[in-house]
Amino acid sequence: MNKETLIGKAKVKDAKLFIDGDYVDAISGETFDTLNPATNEKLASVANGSDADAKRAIETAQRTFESGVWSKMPVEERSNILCKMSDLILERVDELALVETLDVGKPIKESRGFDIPRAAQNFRFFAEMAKYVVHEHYDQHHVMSYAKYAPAGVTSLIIPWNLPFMQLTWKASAALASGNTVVVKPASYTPLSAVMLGEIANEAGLPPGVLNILTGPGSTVGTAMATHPFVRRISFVGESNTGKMVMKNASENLIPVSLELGGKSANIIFEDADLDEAVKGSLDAIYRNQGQICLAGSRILVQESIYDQFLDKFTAAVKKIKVGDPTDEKTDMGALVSKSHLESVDQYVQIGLEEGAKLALGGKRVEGLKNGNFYEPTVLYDVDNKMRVAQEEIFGPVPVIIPFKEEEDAIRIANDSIYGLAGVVWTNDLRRAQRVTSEVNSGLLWVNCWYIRDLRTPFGGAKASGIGREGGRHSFEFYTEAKTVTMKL
Ligand SMILES: NC(=O)c1ccc[n+]([C@@H]2O[C@H](COP(=O)([O-])OP(=O)(O)OC[C@H]3O[C@@H](n4cnc5c(N)ncnc54)[C@H](O)[C@@H]3O)[C@@H](O)[C@H]2O)c1
Ligand SMILES: O=C/C=C/C=C(\O)C(=O)O
Repeated sequence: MNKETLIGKAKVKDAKLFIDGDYVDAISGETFDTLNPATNEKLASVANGSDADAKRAIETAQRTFESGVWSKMPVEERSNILCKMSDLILERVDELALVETLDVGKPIKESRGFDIPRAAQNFRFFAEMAKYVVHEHYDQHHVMSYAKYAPAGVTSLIIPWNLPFMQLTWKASAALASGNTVVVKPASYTPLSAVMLGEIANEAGLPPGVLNILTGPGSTVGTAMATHPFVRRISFVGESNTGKMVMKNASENLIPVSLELGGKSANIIFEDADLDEAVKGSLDAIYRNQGQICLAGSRILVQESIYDQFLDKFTAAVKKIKVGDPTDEKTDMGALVSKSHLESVDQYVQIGLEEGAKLALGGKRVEGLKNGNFYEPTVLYDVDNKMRVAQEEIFGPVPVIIPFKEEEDAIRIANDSIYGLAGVVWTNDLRRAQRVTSEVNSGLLWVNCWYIRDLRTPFGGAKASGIGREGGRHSFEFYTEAKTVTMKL
């Protein structure tokens, strides 16, 4: 059993590795601490896995895969177990939400209202869909061909710290529903909710060895997960530079990769938009989760004719954001994930000011909350898209507001980025919405809304924002190996 400590209302457990259905220490016996971003106090000890632990988990996953206990289980049975995992996540929503909030620093209303319910939805969605995956079948004269989608094998999943449980389950549910065995690594800042998935798996009856959870450094554990010859698929979410390293490592054994990487998405507001709706949506798109969302609308492009009006309304709305204790139901914005990330966000604001951007609000730590990593919701305006603050991912509550004249200027600015993850268009002109979404080179585009998800749709980014798409049938395509059988009759 993992040692428990009571923090607030949450029983926070020391986190061990979860291998072959058991919680175990790292082979070295070493641990590291995970901190509460709101206080920088220790939350729990976490097993510090190494490449030897990764090898052990991957070999377990391989042995389990070969045994057929999961990969050959009838799909209905597999689906039932994954649905049970979904139910158990919902049963434990309060506990999981509190642990996520304590470990990430995010407001409890987000963890309870979005992250954990969405994790349950991930499991139910892929469990149900697995039963309806279409296997192709073609007939010619006296020749029949069909394609089977077989589980690929051991699947490595490497997850970042910003939406830990939601993203882990987004990948794990699809990989498991495809019949694979899984080795997953959460980020070292936020390992606690991931480790709890082991208990849920055992309670739901997932056979031991099907899901294995590793904690430890990306440089060793992550590298082993990308290079071990038993691994047949890697899905990675994180920074673009780490993604490049994962791809390079995976190329050693030609392991297919799915990469969901960084973003600097344009949130474009046209003069014909419903301005109040655009202000509300833009606010959510940059301050939710303290701005630590890959899909954030971090470049706000505003048509010149409504620029001043938008700025007034937007800053007035930002002033109302309540920053504070993430466990308080009324909090809108919590703490950034770490002290070093807080320093990086602050440094970007200073860089922006040196580059000539203007500060409307924020730009400093929150007075009176200096034990935690709290940063004021900030607004940089009169920004030029060439500035570093417009080109680089700040990953914090710092939008840059950029004026534009005509539609083609907005499109040019939106595309002048190494990234291509998302884009948001606020307009009441249907034809304009069509034109702009066609021209902006991003994997995901929202019109008059942001981050509404349909799990059947392809999800992923263009350019430096990633490779491949997951979601619906795209996930099943990635996590399976297509086999074509041609039969002469
Ligand atoms: N496109 C998307 O869907 C998406 C979603 C969420 C986050 N992100 C991006 O993630 C970033 C923030 O997360 P982060 O700081 O945790 O990212 P990160 O790249 O630092 O780390 C991500 C994960 O990779 C591991 N890792 C580190 N080095 C590794 C290596 N050499 N080999 C294998 N794994 C390694 C880390 O331990 C962690 O688990 C932002 O850039 C954000 O945009 C993208
Ligand atoms: O921060 C990045 C958000 C990723 C979101 C998803 O993976 C999703 O909604 O499925």
